Amino acid sequence: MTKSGNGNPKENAGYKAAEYVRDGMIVGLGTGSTVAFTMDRLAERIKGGLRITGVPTSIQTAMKARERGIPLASLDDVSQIDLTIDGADQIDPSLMLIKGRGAAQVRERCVADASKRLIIVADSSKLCDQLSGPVPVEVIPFALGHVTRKLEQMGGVVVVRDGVKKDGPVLSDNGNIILDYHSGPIKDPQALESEINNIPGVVGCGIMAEFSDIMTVIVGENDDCRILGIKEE
Ligand SMILES: O=C(CO)[C@H](O)[C@H](O)COP(=O)(O)O
Repeated sequence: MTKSGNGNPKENAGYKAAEYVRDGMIVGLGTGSTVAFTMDRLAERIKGGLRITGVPTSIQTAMKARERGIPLASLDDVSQIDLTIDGADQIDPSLMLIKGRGAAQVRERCVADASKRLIIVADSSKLCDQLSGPVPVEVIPFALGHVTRKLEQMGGVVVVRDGVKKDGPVLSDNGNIILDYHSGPIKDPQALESEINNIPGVVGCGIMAEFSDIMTVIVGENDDCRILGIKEE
């Protein structure tokens, strides 16, 4: 456990992750409210002389980074990312994840895949014994009906995600539709990830089962953080 103690688990996790960022690093910037705390801390450190380049995983994160004065590059501009800090919606004991409540899982996967190391920041409500979904699935609009039928044939329930601030479906930053696939408890996350991602018309789902070997999870509690996975800084 590491003491920080401000009573906000997401803030504790987000702030702790910023300590792993070193001068000169290219840093993948994930999406969500927990990573926003990391960006707050990075902005403070940049004012104190830290030099980094951020690679944002969403338009929302790019906007937040610019507001905070964090220099940015696109994924096209970098050959490798030193460290990515991102959030998650569910984390199982083998550090397999479900991501994508922010509809950013496709870009998040690209940035994670380009990274030497991945830090996941979350509060303890995200830890679970078994992943259970819903699994966000980004689908090209042309294939909406096809993908929906395929997922239903796999036995789950498909819900087109509605916009909170707009009428109609949520569109991802890539202009695609987001479905939430309610699968129930997921016995084999890797198998389900492959099965969903192999449906023609699917751009990417939110199960991320393949990053545990480069991953550290920082779990924020009220007064401290727990570190799971790779420990060295
Ligand atoms: O996967 C994500 C966005 O696509 C987020 O990282 C995830 O939803 C966690 O968000 P928060 O930190 O706000 O709980």
